[in-house]
Amino acid sequence: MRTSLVRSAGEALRRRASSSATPSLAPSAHTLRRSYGSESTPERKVAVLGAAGGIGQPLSLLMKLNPLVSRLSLYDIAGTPGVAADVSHINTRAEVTGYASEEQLGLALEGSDVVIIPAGVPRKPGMTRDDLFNINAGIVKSLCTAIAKFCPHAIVNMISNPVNSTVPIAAEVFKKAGTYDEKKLFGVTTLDVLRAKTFYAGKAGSIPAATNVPVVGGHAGITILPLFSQATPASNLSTEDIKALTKRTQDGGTEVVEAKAGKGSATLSMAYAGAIFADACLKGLNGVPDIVECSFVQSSVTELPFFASKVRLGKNGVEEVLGLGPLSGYEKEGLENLKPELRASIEKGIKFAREN
Ligand SMILES: NC(=O)c1ccc[n+]([C@@H]2O[C@H](COP(=O)([O-])OP(=O)(O)OC[C@H]3O[C@@H](n4cnc5c(N)ncnc54)[C@H](O)[C@@H]3O)[C@@H](O)[C@H]2O)c1
Ligand SMILES: O=C(O)C[C@H](O)C(=O)O
Repeated sequence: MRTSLVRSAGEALRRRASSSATPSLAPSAHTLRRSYGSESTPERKVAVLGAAGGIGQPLSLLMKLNPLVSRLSLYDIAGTPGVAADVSHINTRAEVTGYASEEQLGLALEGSDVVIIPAGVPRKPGMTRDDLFNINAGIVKSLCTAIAKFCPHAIVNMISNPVNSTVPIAAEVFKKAGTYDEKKLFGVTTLDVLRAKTFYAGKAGSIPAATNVPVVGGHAGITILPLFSQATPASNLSTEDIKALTKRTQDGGTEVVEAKAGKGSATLSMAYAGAIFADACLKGLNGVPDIVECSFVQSSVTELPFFASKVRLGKNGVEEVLGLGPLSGYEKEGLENLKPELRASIEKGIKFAREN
């Protein structure tokens, strides 16, 4: 069977690696202790579901490079053996295993600390994220049913769109299975944050990597609300500039979909965003203090049951959902305007999960 070939290739590789005199490029334990502040770096299994896709492949690569990962489980319904064999040859800590069929999903998930889900169809020009609902809702539901069964305590990073609905679907599936832990379910909105930082830095003249902009709300159109009034370093951009930056951040996904002209949506920037968010979750699990990222989570920050805002990550997932902080008049207006659409998407997800 193709997957067992991948697994034995991995085992052979490990045997060779342990007997080889080739120096490893992986960071030493000493470096890890220094970098991550804990006594020792714990074993952590990360599973990527949809690992052979446009996001899945570069995300699998980035997770293979992450020294916090000791086991990397790659699952897809098509193309996994090649991706797993390819990634497994990189001489870093994580031991890679590929799983290529639904019967192996349990093995792929068992023992996972973090499960990242980029499985599902992407947009084409002219589509909204909600147009993906009919296909992706079912995919997410079945994957989450398996998570509830095989790794009920894992942290789940939901990338599949429409995130505003797939996260509530996951929550309902977990509730039905009796495994729901609101501290462990995250909609990945990190790409919105990266875009807001990049676009703001371009206009304000700040260093992109040293720029911070919280993005709250949800992950579709006007539900994406960048809070440029809280951007650091601060700048005195005009109201017109702020409006243009807000619109560009909200339309960032569409900008990529149109540029790709039918060949999908953001994959490389999303893989980077997914890797940053997963890394933050792993650091939180490992007890690294003060890990804060924006994410779409169960929330009481507004009257909506799910909402993206800054979240402090810890050993159990969400340690604290942080409030919105002071908003400008323009942001307050944006917040009120996004609520009906976000509520409808959340309710659509809940209804789907309850009825199917
Ligand atoms: N959250 C975000 O910011 C963000 C950003 C970009 C894309 N996305 C979303 O991520 C999803 C994936 O995008 P992509 O560009 O990687 O798409 P893609 O089509 O390139 O890859 C999707 C992969 O999922 C796999 N897949 C389908 N059904 C599966 C199942 N039941 N189990 C396991 N794997 C399955 C496919 O075989 C494929 O390899 C889309 O829904 C897209 O809209 C989200
Ligand atoms: O825009 C999309 O469809 C993909 C993703 O949600 C994005 O923001 O790039």
